[in-house]
Amino acid sequence: MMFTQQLKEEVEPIIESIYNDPFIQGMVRGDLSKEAVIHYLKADHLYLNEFAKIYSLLIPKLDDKEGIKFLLEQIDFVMNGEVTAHYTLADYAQVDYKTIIKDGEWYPTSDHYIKHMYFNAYRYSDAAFTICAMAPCPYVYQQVALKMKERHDFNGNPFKDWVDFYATEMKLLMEHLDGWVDEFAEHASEAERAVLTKNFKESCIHEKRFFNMAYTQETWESVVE
Ligand SMILES: Cc1ncc(C[n+]2csc(CCO)c2C)c(N)n1
Repeated sequence: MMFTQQLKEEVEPIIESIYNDPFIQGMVRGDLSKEAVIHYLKADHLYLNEFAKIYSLLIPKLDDKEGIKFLLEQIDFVMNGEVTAHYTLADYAQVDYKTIIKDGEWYPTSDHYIKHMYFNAYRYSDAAFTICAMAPCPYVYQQVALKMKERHDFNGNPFKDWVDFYATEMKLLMEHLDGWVDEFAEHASEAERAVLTKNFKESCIHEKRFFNMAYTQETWESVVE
Protein backbone atom coordinates (compact mmCIF):
# COMPACT_ATOMS: atom_id res chain seq x y z
CA MET A 1 0.00 0.00 0.00
CA MET A 2 1.27 3.50 -0.81
CA PHE A 3 2.40 5.51 2.20
CA THR A 4 -0.19 8.27 1.70
CA GLN A 5 -2.97 5.67 1.40
CA GLN A 6 -1.94 4.35 4.80
CA LEU A 7 -2.00 7.89 6.23
CA LYS A 8 -5.50 8.46 4.87
CA GLU A 9 -6.81 5.25 6.40
CA GLU A 10 -5.33 6.16 9.78
CA VAL A 11 -7.10 9.54 9.90
CA GLU A 12 -10.53 8.34 8.75
CA PRO A 13 -11.97 8.37 12.33
CA ILE A 14 -10.82 11.99 12.74
CA ILE A 15 -12.55 12.98 9.49
CA GLU A 16 -15.76 11.19 10.48
CA SER A 17 -15.68 13.06 13.80
CA ILE A 18 -15.25 16.41 11.96
CA TYR A 19 -18.29 15.52 9.84
CA ASN A 20 -20.29 14.95 13.04
CA ASP A 21 -19.10 18.17 14.72
CA PRO A 22 -21.59 21.05 15.09
CA PHE A 23 -20.06 23.32 12.40
CA ILE A 24 -20.48 20.78 9.59
CA GLN A 25 -23.82 19.54 10.94
CA GLY A 26 -25.00 23.16 10.96
CA MET A 27 -24.10 23.38 7.27
CA VAL A 28 -25.89 20.09 6.56
CA ARG A 29 -29.06 21.43 8.18
CA GLY A 30 -28.50 24.87 6.65
CA ASP A 31 -28.88 26.60 10.03
CA LEU A 32 -25.27 27.22 11.11
CA SER A 33 -25.09 30.46 13.10
CA LYS A 34 -24.01 33.50 11.11
CA GLU A 35 -21.60 34.39 13.93
CA ALA A 36 -19.78 31.08 13.47
CA VAL A 37 -19.48 31.72 9.72
CA ILE A 38 -18.12 35.24 10.27
CA HIS A 39 -15.60 34.02 12.86
CA TYR A 40 -14.48 31.32 10.41
CA LEU A 41 -14.05 33.81 7.56
CA LYS A 42 -12.02 36.24 9.66
CA ALA A 43 -9.58 33.50 10.60
CA ASP A 44 -9.60 31.71 7.25
CA HIS A 45 -8.78 34.75 5.17
CA LEU A 46 -5.53 35.17 7.13
CA TYR A 47 -4.93 31.41 7.04
CA LEU A 48 -5.17 31.31 3.23
CA ASN A 49 -2.69 34.18 2.85
CA GLU A 50 -0.15 32.31 4.98
CA PHE A 51 -0.91 29.03 3.21
CA ALA A 52 0.03 30.68 -0.10
CA LYS A 53 3.29 31.94 1.41
CA ILE A 54 4.13 28.45 2.67
CA TYR A 55 3.73 27.13 -0.89
CA SER A 56 6.35 29.67 -1.89
CA LEU A 57 8.72 28.26 0.75
CA LEU A 58 8.46 24.86 -0.96
CA ILE A 59 9.74 26.14 -4.31
CA PRO A 60 13.46 26.05 -3.41
CA LYS A 61 12.96 22.52 -2.04
CA LEU A 62 11.74 21.13 -5.39
CA ASP A 63 13.71 20.35 -8.53
CA ASP A 64 11.06 19.41 -11.07
CA LYS A 65 9.90 22.24 -13.29
CA GLU A 66 6.36 20.85 -13.58
CA GLY A 67 6.09 20.69 -9.80
CA ILE A 68 7.22 24.29 -9.42
CA LYS A 69 4.73 25.43 -12.07
CA PHE A 70 2.00 23.58 -10.21
CA LEU A 71 2.92 25.33 -6.95
CA LEU A 72 2.73 28.72 -8.66
CA GLU A 73 -0.77 27.85 -9.91
CA GLN A 74 -1.75 26.82 -6.40
CA ILE A 75 -0.56 30.14 -4.99
CA ASP A 76 -2.86 31.86 -7.47
CA PHE A 77 -5.70 29.47 -6.63
CA VAL A 78 -5.40 30.07 -2.88
CA MET A 79 -5.19 33.84 -3.33
CA ASN A 80 -8.03 34.06 -5.88
CA GLY A 81 -9.90 30.82 -6.68
CA GLU A 82 -10.71 29.65 -3.20
CA VAL A 83 -12.23 32.99 -2.39
CA THR A 84 -15.33 31.80 -4.31
CA ALA A 85 -16.00 29.33 -1.46
CA HIS A 86 -15.67 32.23 0.96
CA TYR A 87 -18.21 34.29 -0.98
CA THR A 88 -20.74 31.48 -0.55
CA LEU A 89 -20.21 31.74 3.21
CA ALA A 90 -20.31 35.54 3.28
CA ASP A 91 -23.59 35.52 1.28
CA TYR A 92 -25.07 33.13 3.84
CA ALA A 93 -24.00 35.40 6.72
CA GLN A 94 -25.43 38.39 4.80
CA VAL A 95 -22.23 40.35 5.21
CA ASP A 96 -19.90 42.00 2.75
CA TYR A 97 -16.82 39.74 2.42
CA LYS A 98 -14.39 42.64 2.03
CA THR A 99 -15.71 44.23 5.24
CA ILE A 100 -15.29 40.99 7.19
CA ILE A 101 -11.71 40.41 6.12
CA LYS A 102 -10.68 43.99 6.74
CA ASP A 103 -10.27 43.06 10.37
CA GLY A 104 -9.22 39.43 10.11
CA GLU A 105 -8.03 37.92 13.36
CA TRP A 106 -5.59 35.31 14.59
CA TYR A 107 -7.28 33.19 17.21
CA PRO A 108 -5.31 30.65 19.31
CA THR A 109 -6.34 27.65 17.21
CA SER A 110 -5.74 29.12 13.74
CA ASP A 111 -2.48 30.62 14.99
CA HIS A 112 -1.27 27.22 16.22
CA TYR A 113 -2.23 25.49 12.96
CA ILE A 114 -0.37 27.86 10.65
CA LYS A 115 2.73 27.77 12.86
CA HIS A 116 2.75 23.96 12.60
CA MET A 117 3.24 24.40 8.83
CA TYR A 118 5.86 27.13 9.11
CA PHE A 119 7.82 25.08 11.64
CA ASN A 120 8.12 22.18 9.21
CA ALA A 121 9.01 24.44 6.28
CA TYR A 122 11.96 25.91 8.19
CA ARG A 123 12.94 22.83 10.19
CA TYR A 124 13.29 20.27 7.35
CA SER A 125 14.98 20.64 4.00
CA ASP A 126 12.80 18.07 2.25
CA ALA A 127 9.41 19.38 1.12
CA ALA A 128 7.64 16.15 2.16
CA PHE A 129 7.56 17.16 5.84
CA THR A 130 5.79 20.44 5.11
CA ILE A 131 3.54 18.81 2.51
CA CYS A 132 2.37 16.30 5.12
CA ALA A 133 1.41 19.22 7.36
CA MET A 134 -0.38 20.95 4.43
CA ALA A 135 -2.13 18.01 2.74
CA PRO A 136 -4.93 17.60 5.32
CA CYS A 137 -6.07 21.07 4.30
CA PRO A 138 -7.44 19.92 0.91
CA TYR A 139 -7.89 16.30 2.00
CA VAL A 140 -10.12 16.94 5.02
CA TYR A 141 -12.27 19.42 3.07
CA GLN A 142 -12.60 17.02 0.13
CA GLN A 143 -13.55 14.07 2.34
CA VAL A 144 -15.97 16.02 4.53
CA ALA A 145 -17.64 17.52 1.42
CA LEU A 146 -17.96 14.07 -0.16
CA LYS A 147 -19.55 12.67 3.01
CA MET A 148 -21.96 15.64 3.09
CA LYS A 149 -22.96 15.11 -0.55
CA GLU A 150 -23.28 11.33 -0.22
CA ARG A 151 -25.48 11.51 2.84
CA HIS A 152 -27.68 14.52 2.08
CA ASP A 153 -29.43 16.26 -0.77
CA PHE A 154 -28.02 19.79 -0.97
CA ASN A 155 -30.55 21.14 -3.45
CA GLY A 156 -31.89 24.28 -1.82
CA ASN A 157 -29.22 24.24 0.90
CA PRO A 158 -27.38 27.60 1.22
CA PHE A 159 -24.02 25.81 1.43
CA LYS A 160 -24.49 23.77 -1.78
CA ASP A 161 -21.80 25.68 -3.75
CA TRP A 162 -19.29 25.34 -0.89
CA VAL A 163 -19.85 21.57 -0.75
CA ASP A 164 -19.68 21.15 -4.54
CA PHE A 165 -16.47 23.22 -4.69
CA TYR A 166 -14.55 21.12 -2.18
CA ALA A 167 -16.00 17.80 -3.34
CA THR A 168 -14.73 18.32 -6.90
CA GLU A 169 -11.80 20.77 -6.95
CA MET A 170 -9.28 19.02 -4.69
CA LYS A 171 -8.48 15.93 -6.79
CA LEU A 172 -5.53 17.17 -8.86
CA LEU A 173 -3.95 18.89 -5.88
CA MET A 174 -4.12 15.70 -3.80
CA GLU A 175 -2.50 13.73 -6.65
CA HIS A 176 0.48 16.10 -6.68
CA LEU A 177 0.86 16.23 -2.90
CA ASP A 178 0.54 12.44 -2.57
CA GLY A 179 3.11 11.93 -5.34
CA TRP A 180 5.74 14.06 -3.59
CA VAL A 181 5.18 12.41 -0.21
CA ASP A 182 5.14 8.85 -1.60
CA GLU A 183 8.36 9.44 -3.52
CA PHE A 184 10.15 10.68 -0.39
CA ALA A 185 8.61 8.00 1.87
CA GLU A 186 9.96 5.22 -0.36
CA HIS A 187 13.56 5.92 0.66
CA ALA A 188 12.88 7.59 4.05
CA SER A 189 13.96 6.11 7.38
CA GLU A 190 11.49 4.78 9.95
CA ALA A 191 12.08 7.90 12.05
CA GLU A 192 11.39 10.19 9.07
CA ARG A 193 8.21 8.30 8.19
CA ALA A 194 7.08 8.69 11.80
CA VAL A 195 7.46 12.49 11.52
CA LEU A 196 5.48 12.51 8.24
CA THR A 197 2.68 10.54 9.89
CA LYS A 198 2.67 12.77 12.96
CA ASN A 199 2.53 15.91 10.81
CA PHE A 200 -0.39 14.62 8.75
CA LYS A 201 -2.39 13.48 11.79
CA GLU A 202 -1.75 16.67 13.71
CA SER A 203 -3.00 18.79 10.80
CA CYS A 204 -6.19 16.70 10.61
CA ILE A 205 -6.70 17.50 14.29
CA HIS A 206 -5.94 21.17 13.60
CA GLU A 207 -8.67 21.09 10.92
CA LYS A 208 -11.15 19.72 13.47
CA ARG A 209 -10.16 22.36 16.00
CA PHE A 210 -10.44 25.15 13.38
CA PHE A 211 -14.16 24.44 12.76
CA ASN A 212 -14.79 24.15 16.51
CA MET A 213 -12.88 27.40 17.07
CA ALA A 214 -15.36 29.19 14.80
CA TYR A 215 -18.36 27.39 16.28
CA THR A 216 -17.40 28.36 19.85
CA GLN A 217 -16.26 31.87 18.83
CA GLU A 218 -12.83 31.30 20.33
CA THR A 219 -10.72 34.30 21.35
CA TRP A 220 -7.48 34.58 23.34
CA GLU A 221 -9.57 35.80 26.27
CA SER A 222 -12.15 32.99 26.05
CA VAL A 223 -9.41 30.39 26.53
CA VAL A 224 -8.72 31.64 30.07
CA GLU A 225 -12.32 32.39 31.06
C1 LIG B 1 -8.62 25.90 7.88
C2 LIG B 1 -8.82 25.56 6.45
N1 LIG B 1 -8.46 24.35 6.02
C3 LIG B 1 -8.63 24.03 4.72
C4 LIG B 1 -9.16 24.92 3.84
C5 LIG B 1 -9.33 24.59 2.39
N2 LIG B 1 -8.17 24.98 1.64
C6 LIG B 1 -7.43 26.04 1.93
S1 LIG B 1 -6.03 26.20 0.96
C7 LIG B 1 -6.43 24.80 0.15
C8 LIG B 1 -5.54 24.21 -0.84
C9 LIG B 1 -5.21 25.05 -1.93
O1 LIG B 1 -4.02 24.68 -2.52
C10 LIG B 1 -7.62 24.30 0.63
C11 LIG B 1 -8.22 23.12 0.10
C12 LIG B 1 -9.55 26.18 4.33
N3 LIG B 1 -10.07 27.13 3.53
N4 LIG B 1 -9.37 26.47 5.63
